[in-house]
Amino acid sequence: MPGARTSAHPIFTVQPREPLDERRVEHLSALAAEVRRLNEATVHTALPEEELTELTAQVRALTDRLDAARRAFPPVSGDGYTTPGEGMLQQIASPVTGELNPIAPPCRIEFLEDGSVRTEFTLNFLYEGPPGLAHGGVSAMVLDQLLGLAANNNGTPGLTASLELRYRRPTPLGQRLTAEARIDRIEGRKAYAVGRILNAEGKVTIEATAMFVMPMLG
Ligand SMILES: CCCCCCCCCCCCCCCC(=O)SCCNC(=O)CCNC(=O)[C@H](O)C(C)(C)COP(=O)(O)OP(=O)(O)OC[C@H]1O[C@@H](n2cnc3c(N)ncnc32)[C@H](O)[C@@H]1OP(=O)(O)O
Repeated sequence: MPGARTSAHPIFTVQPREPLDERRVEHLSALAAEVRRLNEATVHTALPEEELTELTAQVRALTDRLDAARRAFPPVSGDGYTTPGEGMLQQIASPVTGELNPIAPPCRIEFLEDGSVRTEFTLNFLYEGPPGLAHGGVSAMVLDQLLGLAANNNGTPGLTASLELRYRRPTPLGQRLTAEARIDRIEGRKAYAVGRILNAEGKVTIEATAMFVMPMLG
């Protein structure tokens, strides 16, 4: 990595993660998809209290069962962290893109030939900020991830050092959104990326710029 730091005091430690095969990823993704539905149903349910008490006990029992065989860290798919940055692409438990993470929308990323990245996704009421609209912090999380992936896709991965957002229009819930990002320029260890979110009419709701710095690895 050009300009990579080599002095002492690492600030980023790569933890060993267990790689899962495709079949297991499929099974866990199916489970996460159901938990995602459960999360949404929990917010929207109008069931009577007696039923909620019974369901709470059932969910507790399910969680205890899953937790009985617990990994110390979330797994990855494929080869894990064999290459700094590249391994992150296989973060199947990411809160933005992770099929295994029930809090991820999840955003499925397209890596385009020109090096840019793109995703189409929909946010439901679990991500509400102002009534009926997406939470600005959730949009920021999606953009942080997407711009970070653009940096990574460019071969210049890094941690977010700065992220600036301009909220131009409200971002609606329940409609297809598009987010896109690309690298603007590289300066040594610093990768500058730009991106945006568009509503279903193709109008920009949020513009983003970010700077990623390749950390020192421990
Ligand atoms: C294994 C590879 C990694 C990960 C590969 C990921 C790949 C897969 C992507 C998935 C997508 C994930 C996307 C979400 C990504 C997060 O969520 S990251 C989490 C949020 N960010 C953080 O927690 C970062 C916390 N900050 C830090 O750890 C450190 O401050 C940093 C950013 C690593 C920089 O520390 P450092 O290496 O000691 O940098 P330092 O020598 O002080 O500065 C280097 C240069 O950057 C400049 N700089 C540093 N910080 C700033 C700043 N805030 N503003 C402006 N300039 C700055 C300095 O002025 C300096 O410039 P030059 O003098 O070289 O011109």
